[in-house]
Amino acid sequence: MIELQGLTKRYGDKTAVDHLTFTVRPGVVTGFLGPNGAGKSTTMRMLLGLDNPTSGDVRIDGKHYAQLSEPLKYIGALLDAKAIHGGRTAYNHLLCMAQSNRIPRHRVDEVLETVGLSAVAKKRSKGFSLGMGQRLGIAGALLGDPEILMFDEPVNGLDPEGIHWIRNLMKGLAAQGRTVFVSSHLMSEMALTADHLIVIGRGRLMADTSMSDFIEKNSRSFVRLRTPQQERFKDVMSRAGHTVVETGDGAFEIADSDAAALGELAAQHQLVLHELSPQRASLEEAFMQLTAESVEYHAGGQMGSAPAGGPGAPVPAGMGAPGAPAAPSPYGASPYGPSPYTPGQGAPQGQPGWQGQGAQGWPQQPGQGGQAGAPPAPPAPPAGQEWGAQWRDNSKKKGR
Ligand SMILES: Nc1ncnc2c1ncn2[C@@H]1O[C@H](COP(=O)(O)OP(=O)(O)OP(=O)(O)O)[C@@H](O)[C@H]1O
Repeated sequence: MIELQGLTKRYGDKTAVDHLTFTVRPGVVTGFLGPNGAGKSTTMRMLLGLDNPTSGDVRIDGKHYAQLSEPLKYIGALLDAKAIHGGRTAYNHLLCMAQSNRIPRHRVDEVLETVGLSAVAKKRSKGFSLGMGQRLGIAGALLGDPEILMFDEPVNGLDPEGIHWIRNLMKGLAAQGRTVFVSSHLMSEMALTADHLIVIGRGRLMADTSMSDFIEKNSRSFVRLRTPQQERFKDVMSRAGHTVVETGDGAFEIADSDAAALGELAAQHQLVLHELSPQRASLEEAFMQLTAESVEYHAGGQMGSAPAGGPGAPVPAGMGAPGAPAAPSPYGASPYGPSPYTPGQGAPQGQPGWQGQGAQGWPQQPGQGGQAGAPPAPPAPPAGQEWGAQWRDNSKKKGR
């Protein structure tokens, strides 16, 4: 169990972590989310004694990290996969770690096998790909067979097979009753992996809740409908007290309604429906809804002002349609404010703004991190590259 009590970290006049109080419990995967610069890495570093809190307290199974005599047996962590001695072989790197914590040598072979690096165990890690380095970092976290595991962006650089593997690994570790605390910007991945979420923004706690509650509380549900009899449909639904919003792609949305009831109402009025689908927003959307106010680092472009990702990009609900929405949305001009995302869909490609950085379906760059100052307005990235990657600063990440 990891317990934080009023944990605070200030760097000069910058408050990176602001009175954080929460508990990470065993038996579930707890996701740690927050926009760039929210304070996730700083929190994790304090947990491992790599940074001292300005005030407050953080304990691992009731003890401070410094009080753990052989810490790798209590907590295994992956903070920065690149923070290793490149001249050492994978085997020797792990052996050094093992010897420093009186972990038997056979564990080195076991964890190399677990992460799939046995064949390159005698190779120097400086020649490793990003994904191999990540696997080596994960091997180090597993070495002491600890009850608590903490991973900062563990899927960075992993291929789809590797992502699938780490997902199952984390779930398996939690199922064994261990405490698993993981940060990631990949919302789609987090949605598949985490059971519980801790969300922070500008160093402060914003949510400490189950995944399902988080999505339910921070997003809306609605029914999407499509009909060839549009005018009569709007008339019938409005008379029945429903607020109909045109999506811009020929469909309609009705919020907080039951799909079956809407279908029956349509049938009573002999309306033909080509689509009737209940929708629930994604984790990504719920996250953006909650943290919109606390996003610290914006790209130069205005959210929503850029083209929505080129051909094939989803058309945002209530936006882009010739003709205004049939009714005002509770979220403003679009049901999702300035976010150009269609409910339930991933981030459109080519979208500037932090929200796009590492969002669903976007590859993360190595060692990505927050930045100490406001970024310059970024130039357009080459096709296929991630927006924002070019101005990230990893210098503050110390790793282990
Ligand atoms: N050593 C440091 N000196 C000064 N400021 C720092 C230092 N480390 C972090 N910060 C600042 O503290 C804030 C929190 O940074 P942190 O890296 O913890 O955020 P994060 O949530 O991990 O971000 P990201 O998702 O981008 O990795 C940022 O504003 C960052 O610039």
